[in-house]
Amino acid sequence: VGVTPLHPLWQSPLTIPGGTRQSPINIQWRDSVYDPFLKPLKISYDPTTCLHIWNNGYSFLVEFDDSADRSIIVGGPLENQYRLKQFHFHWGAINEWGSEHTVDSKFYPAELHLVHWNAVVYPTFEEAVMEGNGLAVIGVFLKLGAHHEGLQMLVDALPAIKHKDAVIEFDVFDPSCLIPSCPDYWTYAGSLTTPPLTESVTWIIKKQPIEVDENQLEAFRMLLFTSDGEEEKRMVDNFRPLQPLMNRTVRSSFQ
Ligand SMILES: NS(=O)(=O)c1ccc2oc(=S)[nH]c2c1
Ligand SMILES: [Zn+2]
Repeated sequence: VGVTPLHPLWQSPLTIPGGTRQSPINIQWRDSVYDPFLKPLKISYDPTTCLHIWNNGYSFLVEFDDSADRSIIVGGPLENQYRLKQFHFHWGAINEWGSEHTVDSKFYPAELHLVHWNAVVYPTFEEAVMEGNGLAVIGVFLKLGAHHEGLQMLVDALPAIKHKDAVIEFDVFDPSCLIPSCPDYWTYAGSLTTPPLTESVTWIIKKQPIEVDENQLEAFRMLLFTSDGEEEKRMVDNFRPLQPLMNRTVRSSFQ
């Protein structure tokens, strides 16, 4: 048996020993199974729950006040409603790759993750992270194309959070402007794609990408993994390698 490779970014194994539902995965369109019982996903975000935007040394995150059910998703494959906690992105050094999930082995230049937790069943996000039905993450692919007005508000804030641990206040932002209008999605049982890599995520991957322009992708790439004063390392290629599908089926909400 080979030695589990260590990924330079996290100094932790790439796959969880004994992991059976790791993320990300390749979504083979023809192998996904249409499930007519999947409901439409209902998204209701309150833009005033937006708190701040910060560089956590791996991505940049926009965090929300999740102390009440003010920004939630319900329906889709979910048994309960889930509260929005944060959203963040993964991207590449060049446009040929950057997303975490792939569709028919195609990479997109970036991928948005909107992270929600099951506050109906669990008292805190930290506890939900450890439970099989604890989290629901909406994945949205970004493709190179037209300028994205809604994204530009985030892009304008990035120079202020260039370094690890930089944070600025972000008063009002409605993340639904980043979610494509087409209701179609794939869903499967998976994990966090960064440590602790726990198998607690119901993934909801939107079929339709959003379009962003080259300048907006370049703005992501000017962020740094490193703190102010350290030798600069550009924040790029912050995506986990694909993980084995193992005994899982990807369901689609569309035929
Ligand atoms: N990249 S991701 O799987 O969406 C994701 C979402 C939430 C997380 O919280 C911790 S801690 N690590 C996380 C990774
Ligand atoms: Zn992510």
